[in-house]
Amino acid sequence: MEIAEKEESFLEWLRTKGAKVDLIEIKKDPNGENGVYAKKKISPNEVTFSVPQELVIDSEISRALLPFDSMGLPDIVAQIAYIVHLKFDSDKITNTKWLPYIRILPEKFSTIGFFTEAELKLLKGTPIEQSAIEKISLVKNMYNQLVEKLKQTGYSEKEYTWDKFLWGYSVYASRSFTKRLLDLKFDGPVSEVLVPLFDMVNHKPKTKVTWENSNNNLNFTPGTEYNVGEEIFNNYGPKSNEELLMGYGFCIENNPFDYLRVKLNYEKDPLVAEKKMWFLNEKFGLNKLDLFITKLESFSNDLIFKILRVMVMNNNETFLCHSAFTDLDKDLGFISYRNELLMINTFEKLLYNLKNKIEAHVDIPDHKTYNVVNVLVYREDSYKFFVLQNLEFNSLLEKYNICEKLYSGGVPEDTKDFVEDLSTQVFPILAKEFPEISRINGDTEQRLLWVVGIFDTFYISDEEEGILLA
Ligand SMILES: C[S@@+](CC[C@H](N)C(=O)[O-])C[C@H]1O[C@@H](n2cnc3c(N)ncnc32)[C@H](O)[C@@H]1O
Repeated sequence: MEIAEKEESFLEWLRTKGAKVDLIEIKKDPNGENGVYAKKKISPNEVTFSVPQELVIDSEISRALLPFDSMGLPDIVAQIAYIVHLKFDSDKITNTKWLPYIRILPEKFSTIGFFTEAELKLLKGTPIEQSAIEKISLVKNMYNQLVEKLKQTGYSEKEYTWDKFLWGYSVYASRSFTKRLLDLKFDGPVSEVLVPLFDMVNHKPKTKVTWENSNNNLNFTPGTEYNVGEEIFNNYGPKSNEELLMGYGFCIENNPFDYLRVKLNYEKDPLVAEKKMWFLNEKFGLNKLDLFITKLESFSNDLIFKILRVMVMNNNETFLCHSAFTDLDKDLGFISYRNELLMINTFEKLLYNLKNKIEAHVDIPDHKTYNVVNVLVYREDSYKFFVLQNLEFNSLLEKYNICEKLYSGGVPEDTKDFVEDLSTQVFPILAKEFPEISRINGDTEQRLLWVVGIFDTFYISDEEEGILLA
């Protein structure tokens, strides 16, 4: 079957099932990717196409129609097995209602699982290097569960080779939607669904689009106007290049949602159990304990600073800040100078490590495949992003220098001079940068006592300093 024929029979199939597809057509771009284009002028907020709910492939359908009993397998493994069954057993099951949909699914993907050795090497030094290994082992683990199940049920393993499973996995990684996005009333566990045609629309960041479920039809309604021949876009969410490359196999130059990911190692911290508990509570709402993100926001408000403040807390500080974690309205801002300085030093070291890694030398192949081009965009953008963040960080450091001097100088012998210096030089600056100082009642001497008290209370030992970034 010719490509154009596949697309036409897919649209025809949708029409006969009651879908509304009169305003659109499917076309291929130079990379061979399908996309949805306006066949007629489309006004903002006009339902551009709709797909009957009965064409959605979810976990219940997958389990019910699989040729073996999938009980005990996670939903997603059963769903991948079913899509593989539809694709590779389709000669035997030409009566499946999804055949035209299966025929139009890509044969190959550009996601990490399909990278060649040379392409994988290009990820060296980037956070994806490790994530790619983890992702592939996660998919292998899913595959092993399936193989085990097939053995138990006596069903032929030949129908489900690793290559076929990887194909099915990539269909879900790059084309599925969470059920709740399509059905806001759905309150079951997180579950993925495949929605023919909806999954043919390419991504453009910040695109306005509405999906709604009305009378058992899923409607796709853009928030902007499209002229005849223009490509219609979907919005996969505020995804960074790292997420796009890992999940979908493409990158966007100057992606507005890019971030740098840093990995913190605090397993050796004696307070790790308590800190983990805090990170998981609503205050941080983190679901992963070791990966943190800096977004393109002002550093000072950034979540990473709050996280780092906790990371570098010592025993006294965790004790004193306990209420900040139980009281969700309290902001986890400044804790102490000791904490603040260590936090900023730790952050500096993290940036430094990251810079060294991003600058690592890689051999760029002469033949620049689609995947190579994507990884190069990812590397280049990570570097640009790093430089930008580093500049912002350096200006922030100036604010902290004053504290550092004060802290490292300790309390001088001649307290009188020191108090004098504090009141004329240091406090006005500190008060501007750290308003909490001015809230301390009393004269300069009392303030001094407070500062000294803080330093003494929160004194950190050399051993403690060495725990982070081990
Ligand atoms: C949900 S599908 C969209 C339809 C797909 N192009 C097709 O041929 O069926 C997602 C895939 O489309 C491609 N894609 C989507 N948006 C893209 C973009 N902005 N740039 C490059 N590729 C994109 C990627 O291959 C991605 O894995």
